[in-house]
Amino acid sequence: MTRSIGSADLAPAKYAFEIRAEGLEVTVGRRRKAVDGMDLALGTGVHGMLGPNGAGKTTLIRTLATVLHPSGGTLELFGTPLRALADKRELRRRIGYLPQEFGYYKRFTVREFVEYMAWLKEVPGKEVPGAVQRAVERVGLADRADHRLKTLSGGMVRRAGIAQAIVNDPRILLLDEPTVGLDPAQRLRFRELLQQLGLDCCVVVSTHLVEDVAAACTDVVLVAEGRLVFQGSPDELAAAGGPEHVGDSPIERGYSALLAPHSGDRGAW
Ligand SMILES: Nc1ncnc2c1ncn2[C@@H]1O[C@H](COP(=O)(O)OP(=O)(O)OP(=O)(O)O)[C@@H](O)[C@H]1O
Repeated sequence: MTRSIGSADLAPAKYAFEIRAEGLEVTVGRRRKAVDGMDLALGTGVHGMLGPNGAGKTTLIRTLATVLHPSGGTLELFGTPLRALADKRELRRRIGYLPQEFGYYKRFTVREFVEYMAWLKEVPGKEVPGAVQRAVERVGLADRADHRLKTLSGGMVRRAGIAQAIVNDPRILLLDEPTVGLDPAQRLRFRELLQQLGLDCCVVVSTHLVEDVAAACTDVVLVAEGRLVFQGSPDELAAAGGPEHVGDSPIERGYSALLAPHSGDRGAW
């Protein structure tokens, strides 16, 4: 893979972790703390974020993408503390983000869509065609690059979404439920892509698919009630469970064991 070199790459890295949060709080709606005292330190690698519905995963990812602003605690991206009035443009150039639901013009072709996002990310003009072609190839859409998005399947549109998230060669890549709508073969390809990306990027993937985490992640981040419950390798997560815990695989049993104290009154669901 070729990567364009910018001033940020040449500057000495003064940070140990691309993402670091202490006591992070994010308020949504009127007063709901969807993230409520989160401590997090994430460096290069693939971090799989797991947690039950409503745990705060999307809110956290939107905050890391600088879309939402923290209401308490501290958040550092690339060693830079995020402040309310800070210019976020420089940070956003180095971040890739695939939201759970993303908007696009259906009449755009895949190439036009990814080009447009490259332009928003301020990729230098002369680098755009090559960057777009690489991103589209990496998600296996080269033969559809000039097809309009409205003619593609849901899984292909999601792959176009992944292409726009990586077009600027981000150093932090945030993917919210990226495998929704992908068929089993595409999911296997996607896991390989994640592993490649994680070699020189801090990738955070929110998912409900425990098997994706086991297969493609170097690190698991388990979130419940807006807080970090566990961080460790997939093997360490698996080791937390036993035969008495619910699940079809060791890693699912580990997940159930660690979440049991946080299951509240959700009952059978
Ligand atoms: N704009 C909002 N207004 C009010 N409450 C919100 C808002 N956004 C999120 N919430 C609440 O905050 C909590 C965390 O939501 P979030 O979407 O971050 O969870 P999640 O872990 O991504 O869930 P899921 O796995 O279902 O996608 C939930 O209880 C949700 O209802």
